[in-house]
Amino acid sequence: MGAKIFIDGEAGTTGLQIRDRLAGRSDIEILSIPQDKRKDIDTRAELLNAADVAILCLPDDAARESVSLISNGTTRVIDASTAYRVDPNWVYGFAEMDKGQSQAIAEARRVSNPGCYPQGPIIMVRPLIEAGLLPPSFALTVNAISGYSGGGRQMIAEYEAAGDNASHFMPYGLTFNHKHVPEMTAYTKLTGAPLFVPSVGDYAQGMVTCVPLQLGMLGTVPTGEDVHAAIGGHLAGLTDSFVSLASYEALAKSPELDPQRYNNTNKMVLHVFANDAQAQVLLVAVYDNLGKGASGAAVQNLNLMLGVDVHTGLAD
Ligand SMILES: NC(=O)C1=CN([C@@H]2O[C@H](COP(=O)(O)OP(=O)(O)OC[C@H]3O[C@@H](n4cnc5c(N)ncnc54)[C@H](OP(=O)(O)O)[C@@H]3O)[C@@H](O)[C@H]2O)C=CC1
Ligand SMILES: CC(=O)N[C@@H](CCC(=O)OP(=O)(O)O)C(=O)O
Repeated sequence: MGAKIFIDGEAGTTGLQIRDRLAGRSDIEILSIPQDKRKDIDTRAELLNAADVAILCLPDDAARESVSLISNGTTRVIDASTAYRVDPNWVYGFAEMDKGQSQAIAEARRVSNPGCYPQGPIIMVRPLIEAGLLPPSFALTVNAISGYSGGGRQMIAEYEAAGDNASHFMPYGLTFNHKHVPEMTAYTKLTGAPLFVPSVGDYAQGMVTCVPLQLGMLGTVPTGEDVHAAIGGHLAGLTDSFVSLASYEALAKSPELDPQRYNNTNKMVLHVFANDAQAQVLLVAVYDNLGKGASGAAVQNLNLMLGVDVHTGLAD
């Protein structure tokens, strides 16, 4: 018998994607909930407690409720929501964030799957702060675009209904307290919140996160190559990483930054661009908000927790 997996919220955008990725795996038995019982608390409680691993693909409040329904002391949890991402009792499920993170995830009973937007900024900025190239107090900005599937079933329905009338590019979160800011701040190791401007585009899936760095005010100004080397050094220390770094692109003209480029994979590709004379660097991460940003990361975490090859079930 395979490990018993219950996906609470299996009919939603992230839940369906995880189901697809796990289909056909002989090491896993999916505990499925009848459609008419998917919000029934007793049926959910029964399946949550019967599972070896429960993957929660629910709004935050429902995810908290699911966790409270687990009474057996054995069911392990991967939560895709924002509910526990900066909770010290949970392990942050971004394996490439740190050398020891895969091991911490493999051993954890409670894993919070990372937010889609924060993953790019975290993996690009954290190594710079750790290397002393940026101070933790740096006034960071993050600009990003996501496909509309990032907004779940409701936003998908809205964009599909709008057709040609849908907005092509829409910045949002303009009070700058988007739900991803706490985890972005904590895991980049910044002391203050970055100014985060997300936007949604008129396409379904895929994202680009950009971190522009104005470095002129620093006492010691790192070059673009210094920045590239620090990020590359961090990635080189990882095993089983799905994140790669493109070659250094000073003053580049036409790189491959299409947000849809890595759709349906678990890949993330990082780029560093620079103009050293102006002390300016731009960090860019390209990945799939539904892949590495959500369901891919969840399956990566599940594989680590089950002790199977981390690439199993992932198109990388
Ligand atoms: N889409 C994305 O790119 C990403 C999403 N996430 C996170 O993953 C989680 C799921 O998001 P997503 O899949 O996009 O959202 P969806 O809205 O597509 O899916 C959520 C699912 O949960 C169901 N649901 C809601 N309340 C309950 C409940 N009380 N009991 C059982 N089921 C319930 C919904 O049913 P119904 O529709 O009938 O209400 C729906 O099927 C969220 O926390 C989201 O923030 C994380 C990273 C990226
Ligand atoms: C385009 C869009 O609306 N994106 C979502 C983020 C995706 C998401 O649901 O993120 P987490 O569950 O990982 O926090 C938003 O900004 O709320």
